[in-house]
Amino acid sequence: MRLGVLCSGGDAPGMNACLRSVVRAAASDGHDVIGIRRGYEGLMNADFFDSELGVGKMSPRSVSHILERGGTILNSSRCPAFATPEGLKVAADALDRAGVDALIPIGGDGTFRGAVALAEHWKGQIIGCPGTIDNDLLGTDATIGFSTAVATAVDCIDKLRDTAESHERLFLVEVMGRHSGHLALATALAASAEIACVPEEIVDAVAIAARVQELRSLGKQSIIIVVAEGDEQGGAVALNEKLSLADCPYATRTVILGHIQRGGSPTAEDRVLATRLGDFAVRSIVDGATGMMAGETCGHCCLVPLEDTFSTHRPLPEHQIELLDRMSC
Ligand SMILES: Nc1ncnc2c1ncn2[C@@H]1O[C@H](COP(=O)(O)OP(=O)(O)OP(=O)(O)O)[C@@H](O)[C@H]1O
Ligand SMILES: O=P(O)(O)OC[C@H]1O[C@](O)(CO)[C@@H](O)[C@@H]1O
Repeated sequence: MRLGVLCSGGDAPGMNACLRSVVRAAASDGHDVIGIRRGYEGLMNADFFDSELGVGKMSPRSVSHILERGGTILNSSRCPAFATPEGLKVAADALDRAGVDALIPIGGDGTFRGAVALAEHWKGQIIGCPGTIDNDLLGTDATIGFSTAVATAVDCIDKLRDTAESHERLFLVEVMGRHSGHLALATALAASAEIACVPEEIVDAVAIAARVQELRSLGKQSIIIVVAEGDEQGGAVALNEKLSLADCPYATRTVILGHIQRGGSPTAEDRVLATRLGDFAVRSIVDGATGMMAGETCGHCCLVPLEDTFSTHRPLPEHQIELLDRMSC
């Protein structure tokens, strides 16, 4: 078989590890892999990876020592032109011309929406691998990149706590998550933040200010509030302004972690997950599966229909929200 592989949407640590796994699982089973550069944009332009085997072909050697590297050697993109009937047809033609039998897109919910749309124009098999720091896909306990992004954010907040304690300040730390608070909540728990503001929960600024007052009266020297960028408060800067109007008992500072969260060497957890899912995606294709995401739940690899991964918002673990509250007293 000839398999195509691409990375799409925001890059995520572990995408390279997943790519390596796809290439080596395929090679060990005697299949070819065509690397498609720059996500769906590259697919539309037939922009293929170049290796010693020729244009497009990825050999096991072409993925040597990338397991530990952040980002993606294939590059990624966000490509609105792909999400049109014309764009999808161009992409389908490119796959046919390259003789691709099956495609493995590595990305998030947008990438999978794109894969479902592509399936209406292309007859090949499609198995997605979940690569996004947002952890917002149903059907897998974690997405590739989430563990690393949490670790990076926690490392930053540990440092911020030092200065927050020294100056008895409140820090509002904005993390990524346009529509999802998974990264914010996990980061808050692991960094012993007092409060997390997430898009899934509507809490007004007055209530947050009241909680801060309460924590002050309990003797807290410093406060960390983790704010998801998509929180209804409008992010850390906007929330800071609201808190200052509500008589905040601490001097405040805001920090936006931004794209730092998407970079860096993947954690061991992300490396193992990426390796398992890339291999499982290849084996699923060989077994004839299509229209599915390769995920992992309770330690087992599983296939989930692509539509099911994004059609319902992945809820936050309620018990973790309550746990954060109990731990912040
Ligand atoms: N409804 C759709 N139909 C067709 N293609 C889509 C659709 N939604 C997204 N895509 C394609 O998938 C690409 C990646 O989507 P998006 O930018 O939302 O990133 P993502 O995969 O969700 O990753 P991340 O979680 O990092 O944001 C888009 O740039 C677009 O080309
Ligand atoms: O690089 P860009 O396009 O600014 O992406 C930012 C977005 O990507 C994500 O990190 C997902 O990768 C979102 O949480 C965030 O809003």
